Amino acid sequence: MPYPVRVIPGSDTAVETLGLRKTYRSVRGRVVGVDGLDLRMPAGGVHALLGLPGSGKTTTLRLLTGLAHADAGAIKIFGVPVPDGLPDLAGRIGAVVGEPGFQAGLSGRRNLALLASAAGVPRTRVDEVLARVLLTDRARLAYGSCSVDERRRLALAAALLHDPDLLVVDEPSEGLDAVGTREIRQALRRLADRGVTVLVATGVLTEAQQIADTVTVLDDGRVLAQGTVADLLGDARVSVRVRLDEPGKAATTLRAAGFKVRADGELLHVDGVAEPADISRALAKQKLFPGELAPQREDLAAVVGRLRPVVPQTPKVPSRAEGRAARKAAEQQTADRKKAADQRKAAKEAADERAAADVEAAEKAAAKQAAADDKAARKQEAVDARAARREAQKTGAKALLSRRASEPSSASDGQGTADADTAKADPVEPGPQKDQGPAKKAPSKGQSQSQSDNRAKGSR
Ligand SMILES: Nc1ncnc2c1ncn2[C@@H]1O[C@H](COP(=O)(O)OP(=O)(O)OP(=O)(O)O)[C@@H](O)[C@H]1O
Repeated sequence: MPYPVRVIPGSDTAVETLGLRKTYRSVRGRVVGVDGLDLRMPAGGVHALLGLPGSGKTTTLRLLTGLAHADAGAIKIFGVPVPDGLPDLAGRIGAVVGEPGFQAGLSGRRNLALLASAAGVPRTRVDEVLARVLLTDRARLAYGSCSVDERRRLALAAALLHDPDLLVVDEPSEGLDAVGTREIRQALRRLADRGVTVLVATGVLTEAQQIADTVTVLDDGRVLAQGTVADLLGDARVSVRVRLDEPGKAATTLRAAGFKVRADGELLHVDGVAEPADISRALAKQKLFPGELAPQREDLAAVVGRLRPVVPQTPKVPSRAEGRAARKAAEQQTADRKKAADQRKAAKEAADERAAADVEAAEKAAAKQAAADDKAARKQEAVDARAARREAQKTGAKALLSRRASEPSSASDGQGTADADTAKADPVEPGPQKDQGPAKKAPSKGQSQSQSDNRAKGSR
């Protein structure tokens, strides 16, 4: 909810703001333009609003000139509250913020003449301001075909038409070449010397150093520092650019030795160095030898970095709601961890069970195979045994027949004895093949003996 603009009690400064806040709506939500801006700018001289891009310089100028409205805070210009008192200040403020609403088809001079008559300023004033911005020769050119430099000079001329007490200029040298930059800066400086209070917003450190008397450094929509240029920027701070093979190791070494180091790709910038040789000495202790060691003046980033307060990291005391949320999150984390552990355990048990079942199945299959192999072996043994018996029977019968055939008939006494001996020596039952029948079982010991006896009897 926007706060009402507060009125600052009587003030003799040129510009003063108190707790100025401006936010913008954007697709990313609320964006802070300036946040609690307390500005104090003396009357006279050149004052620079200095800051990195996005620090809130243009927003501040737009709030001061009534181009934007604050959400909160107070503004006074020459003691007059803004925006309510702006009509009273109309003749005292000139501003170059954004493009002037010039007509493209008309010359610069014609556009200025129209503005002058609308503001009740005499036409002679047009030539004066054109001379002041060094544009007299080029003022007949149509505004649409003017260069950036000429347009900026025309905008400045328009802001000067009514001879303001306060001139507000956003980025005076933006888009200008070296000559244009120098001339615009000189013009601003001359105006200040004639008694105009000049406020410039710039992101160029050298611009502030060249033309400003006082400076306000902005950072993230807040005032980081205010004072004279000599106090804030001119205290001969030197930054040393260091180039070497191991920038990471070198940065660590230098920081450990107390240097303020900014890494920039392969380069290091060491800020606030009194004696550059100290850097070489610190690096040499770690056997690091820079290929380049170039002292330079600080840039704006270094200045802002140097001026930023070092905020101590105090532990934040959580609110009740935050505490509850943190506890809930911790409980949820514990529950999640337990659930994951249970799932891992169950998965392991299932895997173990599957492995045990596999082993049992393999053992059963092996046992079955062994039984089958055993049975097959026994069967083969029986077949082999039968074959062996048959072979033995054949051999025994043949031997008997050939012995009988070779014995003389007178020796009939010994025949029975020889037959009996043969039968005894060969326990396998002789006889015709077909009598063997399909018997598969080997005769038992008792059976074999009685059969032998019978055969012996039969032969006798
Ligand atoms: N019209 C806008 N809508 C949304 N955000 C804005 C708008 N104008 C400025 N901002 C945001 O407000 C912040 C301050 O911007 P501002 O233009 O004031 O800074 P600056 O210092 O002038 O920067 P630059 O030098 O780049 O102009 C930035 O984050 C910027 O993106």
